[in-house]
Amino acid sequence: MAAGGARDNNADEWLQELRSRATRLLLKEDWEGYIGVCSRIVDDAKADRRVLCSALAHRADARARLGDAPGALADCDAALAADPAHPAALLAKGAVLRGLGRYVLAADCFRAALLPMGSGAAADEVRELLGQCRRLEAQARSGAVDLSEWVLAGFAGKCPDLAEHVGPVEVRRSAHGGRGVFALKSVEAGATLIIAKAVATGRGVIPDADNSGEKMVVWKDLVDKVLDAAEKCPRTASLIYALSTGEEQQDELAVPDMALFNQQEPEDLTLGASLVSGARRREVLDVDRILKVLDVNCLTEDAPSANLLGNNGVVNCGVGLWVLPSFINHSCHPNACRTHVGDHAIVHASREIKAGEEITFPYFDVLVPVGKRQEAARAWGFECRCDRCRFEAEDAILRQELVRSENELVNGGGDMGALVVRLEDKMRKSMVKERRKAFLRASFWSAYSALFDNGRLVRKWGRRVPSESVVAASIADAVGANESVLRAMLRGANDGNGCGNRLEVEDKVVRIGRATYGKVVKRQAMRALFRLTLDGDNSKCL
Ligand SMILES: C[S@@+](CC[C@H](N)C(=O)[O-])C[C@H]1O[C@@H](n2cnc3c(N)ncnc32)[C@H](O)[C@@H]1O
Repeated sequence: MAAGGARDNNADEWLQELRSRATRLLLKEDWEGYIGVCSRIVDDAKADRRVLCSALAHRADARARLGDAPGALADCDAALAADPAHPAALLAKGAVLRGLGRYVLAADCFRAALLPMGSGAAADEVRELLGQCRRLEAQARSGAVDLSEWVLAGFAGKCPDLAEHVGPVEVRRSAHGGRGVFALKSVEAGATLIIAKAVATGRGVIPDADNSGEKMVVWKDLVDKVLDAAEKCPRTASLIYALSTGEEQQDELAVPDMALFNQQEPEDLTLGASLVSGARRREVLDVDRILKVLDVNCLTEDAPSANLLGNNGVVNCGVGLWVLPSFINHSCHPNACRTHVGDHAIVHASREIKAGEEITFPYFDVLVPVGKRQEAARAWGFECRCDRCRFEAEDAILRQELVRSENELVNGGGDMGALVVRLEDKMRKSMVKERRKAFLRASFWSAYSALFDNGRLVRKWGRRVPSESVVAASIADAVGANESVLRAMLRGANDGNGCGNRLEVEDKVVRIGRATYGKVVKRQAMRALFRLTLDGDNSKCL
């Protein structure tokens, strides 16, 4: 009896010592160390269900913090097998499932954890989590996002949490080569098409844009995080392997089943299989292939049209991998653009899209002449053969004028009003149709902008140049809206120099605003965005 008592005392002391060690590691946020100590408690406490379950729940929490969702879920399930009502295990499992976008399952866990809680601050917190799950679940289904409060609060605090959403789109074989994303129904400008959470992002503050050393640090950080995510989760690895390495024959690229991107709830049978097996067996990664995939598919957060909402605090260099948006091809007259909010990329229509049309966004600035765009496309490893490029590179009548204007732009310095007037005259004489006119105005946008920025030049050329808002509206219709075009539209409307009466102009401004930022804010917040757009110099820190 005495020997047994001494052994119990020793065991208690040993457990106490492990707990103190765990607390010290917790305070230091040394999660690896904390997991190690929790594992020793789990090994030693097999007979004591209470100690075992709480050590498993704590280890789950630490694993989730390190991005090991499968490991965390396995721990929660082990704890709940021993005690199905264990509150900490239910809360930890709810948090992991919420992070995985399994809102219905997460809500079930939070509801079960709430049962014995009654009232009080802790119960209120769990109720708040339940409410978040309901809101995110509804948003995942509808794609409806409302960032108004955040925008009106001056982007203060954490950016709003979003759920992933797959709108009316499908991956199919594309005429551009390989696969592309297509609209399944007609949508208006501003409609949300996809909301995707990054597999990982790399971010940094780079004072000097030419500093390639600092950019490499951000890139390396991204690569490490992507490899880590793929290693921990077989589903993530299989999503990455579905992307192009840039080395395949275009017609060899398999078209993925859309079910791969839709996380079905609650009857998603793959959840247990893919996640739990990952906890036991880490993936053996094809690192070389993943590096090639990253080269071809990574997107930057400074996408045209994403400067305001997408400016993640003080970060000015953000790069990441968003899987479904990576299937979207480039066009020089794109119909979609993306906005980045936290780790989520929202892809929305930047002009009207018809059912069956391919969805495209710009990989680079498309408000430049064809020569510059072709250079940028080559840097991406492809020849752009979109209608706009073909028209601008091949039109026999306009070609000479375009080459001359492009040279003048490159050399700079001249009277940009003269260039614009010559181009407008040539287009009028050659009876260039509205859409093609808009293509050319977009190509020489910097000349138009320089002219509109200079009151003296505007007065000099008077009625021989179209108004700023007429040019902006035509570009927005043909090439899609973006912040630079919106700014011109707003300036034109403020000067009373709009295209149409006051109401028509206001309506156009709101339409182009929605097409630029997506339908993510209500009118009042849209006005706040307009003010920022007007002041904006694209390097604004919000
Ligand atoms: C991010 S991926 C887009 C999805 C890709 N088409 C696929 O099947 O996986 C980028 C690659 O798609 C191809 N691509 C994108 N836009 C293109 C275009 N307008 N013309 C030709 N190829 C394009 C290029 O090979 C480019 O490197």
